[in-house]
Amino acid sequence: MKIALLGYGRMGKTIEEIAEQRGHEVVLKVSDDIDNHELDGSKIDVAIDFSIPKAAFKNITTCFKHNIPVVSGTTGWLDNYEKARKICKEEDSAFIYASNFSLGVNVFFELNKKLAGMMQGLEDYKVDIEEIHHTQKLDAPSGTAITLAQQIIEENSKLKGWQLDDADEDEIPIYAKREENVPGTHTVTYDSPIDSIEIKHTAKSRQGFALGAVVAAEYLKGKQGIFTMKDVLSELFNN
Ligand SMILES: NC(=O)C1=CN([C@@H]2O[C@H](COP(=O)(O)OP(=O)(O)OC[C@H]3O[C@@H](n4cnc5c(N)ncnc54)[C@H](OP(=O)(O)O)[C@@H]3O)[C@@H](O)[C@H]2O)C=CC1
Ligand SMILES: O=C(O)C1=N[C@H](C(=O)O)C[C@H](O)C1
Repeated sequence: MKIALLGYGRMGKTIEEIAEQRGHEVVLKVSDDIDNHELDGSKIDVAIDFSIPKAAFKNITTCFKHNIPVVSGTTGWLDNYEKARKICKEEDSAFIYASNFSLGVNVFFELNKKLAGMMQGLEDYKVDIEEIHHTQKLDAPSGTAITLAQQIIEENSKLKGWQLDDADEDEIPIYAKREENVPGTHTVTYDSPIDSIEIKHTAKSRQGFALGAVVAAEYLKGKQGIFTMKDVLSELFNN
């Protein structure tokens, strides 16, 4: 597969490593305005975007307009997600966005949904989310933490939203901490006066995120439409 990397930072470099190990070729690396680069859909099978929040939407939609499917892991741009989906459909392209591509976190997402469903009637427990990342992270809270919060809200009609730090009774507080060299740690805690229940995912490196993104690109090649990591993993599990 011929891959274009949109964003050649911590994740872009890790993805390059894993993609080449899996026999793919990185044919383009973009670290500035995508308009500075020639995009030839006949020479690029998939673009993988791990750039910055303010560039992701333009990167993704420009690729759609050049008939290049996109796997995007960039977080902090989701206010434009629906617009990106619309353009993908208009251009008959293909798209996967995931706040977290790692297999372990996608298992954690399923665990989170299940636990949220079990806890919804237990009103003595108050839920919160903590995420810890490296000090270079531009956005807060993490996209993964937002996904976790959205999953809990879908399972609990008494919860209406989430807030960074202090939250109202009907909101989930998300605490975002920044520490040197932390790839990504997420903890969901249900706390009551009697006891506390928590589930936690700790990434040890960026390998899991990068492998998941490359596997998603392999899944997306040659397809049309909008998919999720759930589609990718169901194909993986069914094989
Ligand atoms: N979904 C997932 O599984 C994961 C998602 N992420 C997300 O991926 C994103 C990138 O993370 P990370 O690699 O650590 O960040 P980095 O800052 O290391 O890399 C981002 C890169 O994007 C470059 N860049 C700046 N402007 C543009 C542009 N217009 N087009 C393309 N690239 C550009 C930056 O260049 P310069 O430094 O010169 O500005 C930088 O090299 C973040 O949003 C993060 O949250 C991270 C890990 C996993
Ligand atoms: O910026 C990071 O590093 C990460 N960002 C993603 C997020 O915002 O959830 C995924 C992972 O936690 C690492």
